[in-house]
Amino acid sequence: MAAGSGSRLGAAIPKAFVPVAGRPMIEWSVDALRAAGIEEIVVALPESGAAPAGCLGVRGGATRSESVRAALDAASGDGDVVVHDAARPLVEPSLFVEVVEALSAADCAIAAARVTDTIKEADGDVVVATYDRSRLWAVQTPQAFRRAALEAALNVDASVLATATDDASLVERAGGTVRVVEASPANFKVTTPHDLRIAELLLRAR
Ligand SMILES: Nc1ccn([C@@H]2O[C@H](COP(=O)(O)OP(=O)(O)OP(=O)(O)O)[C@@H](O)[C@H]2O)c(=O)n1
Ligand SMILES: C[C@](O)(CO)[C@H](O)COP(=O)(O)O
Repeated sequence: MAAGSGSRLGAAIPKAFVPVAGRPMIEWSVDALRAAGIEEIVVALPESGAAPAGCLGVRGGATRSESVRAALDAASGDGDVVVHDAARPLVEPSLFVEVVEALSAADCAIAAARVTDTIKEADGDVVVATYDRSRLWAVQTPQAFRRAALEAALNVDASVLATATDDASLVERAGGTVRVVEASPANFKVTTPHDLRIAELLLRAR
């Protein structure tokens, strides 16, 4: 998924094409997908971007779910599908393999890191709940799906799709089984300028 503008990053070009450690951000994820042996790579693109060599590019949509739908429609075959954010350039190839393997007992398997902060819910600035973090996960991509499960999950009202911040939540909503694969917090999403500085340092150190 590379079709987002990156409004929170605030760069002059779409986030997936912002240089990180000397290369467009998306190239790091494409390398990892190839190293993991993923057979076909479809990239949901913004208006102004081109797909990396060897990848099929499709125009993404205004929302994440629309971009996923466009890429899925362009992907051939009926095999398992992995969705990944171009905004996670630190992903390790082994994580793609792990989420696909976890599909043997699920409709969907998601990478996620254990929550290390205490998480509270507030109404305005008044705390109304404190959660048991031993049961909480900070969700990432890659997320692997049985193709039919993702297709069915995306076949819902546009208003539901517009508010889904990840694709696995649509499978949950449809009653499918979603399994967690523990991942490193190093697979963070580049969202802010601070994230970009950290990604730059870590990728240059590789
Ligand atoms: N319509 C969209 C929105 C997001 N994405 C992709 O989904 C990933 C995660 O989204 P996020 O980090 O929120 O990216 P942006 O939407 O670009 O960021 P922002 O919300 O700050 O504008 C990114 O790789 C982004 O390119 C996409 O393909 N299509
Ligand atoms: C799918 C995702 O990467 C899981 O963490 C994330 O929700 C997508 O990014 P956004 O910032 O919510 O658009």
